[in-house]
Amino acid sequence: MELFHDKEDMRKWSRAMKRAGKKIAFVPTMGSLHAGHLHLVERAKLEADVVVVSIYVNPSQFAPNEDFGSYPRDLRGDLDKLQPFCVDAVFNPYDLYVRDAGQNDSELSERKASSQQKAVNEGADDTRDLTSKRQRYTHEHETWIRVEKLELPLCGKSRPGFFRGVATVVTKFFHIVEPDVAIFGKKDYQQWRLVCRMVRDLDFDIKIIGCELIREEDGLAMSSRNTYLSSAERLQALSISRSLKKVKEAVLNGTLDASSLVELVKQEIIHASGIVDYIEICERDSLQPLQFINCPAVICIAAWFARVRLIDNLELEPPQS
Ligand SMILES: Nc1ncnc2c1ncn2[C@@H]1O[C@H](COP(=O)(O)OP(=O)(O)OP(=O)(O)O)[C@@H](O)[C@H]1O
Ligand SMILES: CC(C)(CO)[C@@H](O)C(=O)[O-]
Ligand code: BAL
Repeated sequence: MELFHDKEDMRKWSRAMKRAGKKIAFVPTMGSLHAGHLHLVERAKLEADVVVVSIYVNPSQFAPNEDFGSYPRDLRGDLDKLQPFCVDAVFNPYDLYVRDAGQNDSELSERKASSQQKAVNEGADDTRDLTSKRQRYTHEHETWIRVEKLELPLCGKSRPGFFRGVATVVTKFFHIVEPDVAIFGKKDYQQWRLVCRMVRDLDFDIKIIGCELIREEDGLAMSSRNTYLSSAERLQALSISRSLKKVKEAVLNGTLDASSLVELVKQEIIHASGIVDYIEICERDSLQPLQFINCPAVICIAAWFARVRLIDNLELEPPQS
């Protein structure tokens, strides 16, 4: 398995693969890998000849009050988890917002050397490094991708700037890795939809695949942030998936008005001491709110359990007529 910290090395490798006639599948992640991510890797292997996984905690998608500094980072553990899956390359840039044009060569090579060393000593990020990473993207970067309507509802309301950061970094990855196929999880439903729309609108020649949401045995949607939960909070958080099961049954039994279904979820979460961020039933492509389930829909949820914000969703089918 190749490990690249430098974007030029990553691009060179991808182009060599292309020249050799290989199809490239790409799985972007923020690391701290779990079985949900590995499921995406398995899917990627079915789609292409070689698989690239990126591991990068992207500073531009975090608001200043969010968990960029404390987000779990474990490069060595992640590489161990990927090894059995015969992933071909891992792209772990130290910083994708460093301005590397128009500088003198010695400053550039010094930055590259220091960034590679830091990435190798993963975990060595200190507060000063993280603060400077956050500042660099605000000071050294001024070009952003916005998916203007899809970025607004749901997570976009409570995390302003989040989808701008995601769309921009995914675009950067697409230009660096140059994949034929890219795999995203439906756990981050709005993110997946937004990337599909961006690829369509900007004519990227990349096939986007959305993979099913993977759950723990007890129903909790797998997520790197689950590690923040205490065991008591984790039990409370099960109220989300429990409520989704109830929604599924209610729809099968003919309850189709969104407000009743939303109320059902809300009560379950509040009863478990969770704080609801949003619960919405939306049309699947546009993510516009629906009053009734009269077309393929999705119920999307975000809720806080203590300091941890979790998201989950379930696709809902309208009744057969
Ligand atoms: N449970 C899951 N099922 C399917 N895909 C998932 C799951 N968890 C994460 N993914 C997908 O893995 C990719 C990388 O996600 P990321 O590294 O942010 O992990 P995460 O578990 O979603 O982390 P976080 O807790 O920060 O939301 C995304 O496409 C995401 O949708
Ligand atoms: C797509 C992504 C890797 C962009 O940073 C991130 O938002 C994620 O892990 O879902
Ligand atoms: N899984 C999406 C990345 C984030 O929440 O920051």
